[in-house]
Amino acid sequence: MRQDCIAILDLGSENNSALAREIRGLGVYSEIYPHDITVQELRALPNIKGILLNGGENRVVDGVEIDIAGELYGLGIPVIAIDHPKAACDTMAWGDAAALKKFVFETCGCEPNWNMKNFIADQIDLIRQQVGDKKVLLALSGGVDSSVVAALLLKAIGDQLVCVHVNHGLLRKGEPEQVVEVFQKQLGATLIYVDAADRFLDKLKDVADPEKKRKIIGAEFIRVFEEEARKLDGIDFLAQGTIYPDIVESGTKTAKIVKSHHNVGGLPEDLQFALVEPLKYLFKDEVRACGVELGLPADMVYRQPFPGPGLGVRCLGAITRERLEAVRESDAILREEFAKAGLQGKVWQYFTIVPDIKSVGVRDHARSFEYPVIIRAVNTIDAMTATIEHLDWALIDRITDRIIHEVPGVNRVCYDVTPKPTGTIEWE
Ligand SMILES: Nc1ncnc2c1ncn2[C@@H]1O[C@H](COP(=O)(O)OP(=O)(O)OP(=O)(O)O)[C@@H](O)[C@H]1O
Repeated sequence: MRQDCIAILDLGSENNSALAREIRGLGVYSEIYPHDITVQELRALPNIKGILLNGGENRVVDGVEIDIAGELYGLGIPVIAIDHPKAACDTMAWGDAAALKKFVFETCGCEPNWNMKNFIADQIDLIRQQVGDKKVLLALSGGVDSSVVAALLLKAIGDQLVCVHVNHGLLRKGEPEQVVEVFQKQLGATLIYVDAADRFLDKLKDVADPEKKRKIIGAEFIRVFEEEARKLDGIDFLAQGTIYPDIVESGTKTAKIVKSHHNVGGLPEDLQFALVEPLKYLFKDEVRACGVELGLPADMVYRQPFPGPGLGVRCLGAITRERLEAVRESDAILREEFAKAGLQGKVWQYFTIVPDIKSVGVRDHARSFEYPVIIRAVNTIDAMTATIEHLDWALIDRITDRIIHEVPGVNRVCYDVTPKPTGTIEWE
């Protein structure tokens, strides 16, 4: 490990992640540990240069005030406390940037050596140590997390990595093609491309309930992935795009590292693989920076969030091929026009929805009876609440004109002006 590290011990704070990010923002790596970490456990961590006791509102658990093991003060590693009155060390106030900087660089003597080049170099060593000459399987969605994992593993172990990309028919326009182009053609990855679109759409036929749709898509994905995994010989590891927010439970009594239940969970018991999770200490923006450093295309690394069940939850009610194509095509037009208008990367999430209703219209002097397309464009910080983007009317006109002329079966375009609450970001 090439980086110096500041260990944050959680004594009931809700700001552990924010603090870790602040320290990393200074160019120094930082990790969060539970308050009851033992001396042995802490000693086993590489390059710990300082310990920060992060107290907070949840310091009292079941009537007892939690504390760290007293021996931690005597390790010869500098310790400082925030909001922890019992601490037998120096203290600093929450949010005191100057005091934090002083502690990190002057007291602990850290080098600002947290950067993606060092991270990648470290991970390559660690992955090689863990994997040896064995093979690793990765479910590659083309999303940010699994794409960055794929690029990192390719660098570390080359053709010992086997990627499986499942086209379930619910991906955005051009996505499966981009996965094949980037990973197979450009990076030379061993990629198994499974075209399972018919299979998924058959299973989803006539299913209108959103929860049932989600369950069917999730279960079918596991089945397809499992079938592919069983065809392969000698795979010992499964790589996953677990990231730091997946494993740090913020806002609980203590930020205990919880078992990752992310990603391709639900594989049958007899398909037991050891896990390779090289991004599990990165925040999302760091994952993106890592992807850029590894040379992935910007539109893959900065892509907007996309729901697991894909376009399946934007083709409302029972999915038909006709409406699914209308969602896919209108979404592609929306993305293209947003990019041309300079809104890509500025608006948090934007997409189209096609409901299962038709309305009367006129086309070529004759009555038409076709579907509407609904546009949604929202901004949010934490996805708990959202506001709508106030789009320019000229842009709405352009998008509308293209959708009603280029997307078959659509005669009307609406803009969803509902904030969250009361509307969720997705419609299903
Ligand atoms: N179509 C797919 N083909 C292959 N693997 C997939 C596919 N969809 C999802 N996965 C796997 O399941 C994981 C979790 O999917 P989820 O939709 O929750 O995405 P995520 O957590 O945003 O990750 P990513 O950014 O990699 O898509 C992905 O990281 C990937 O490993």
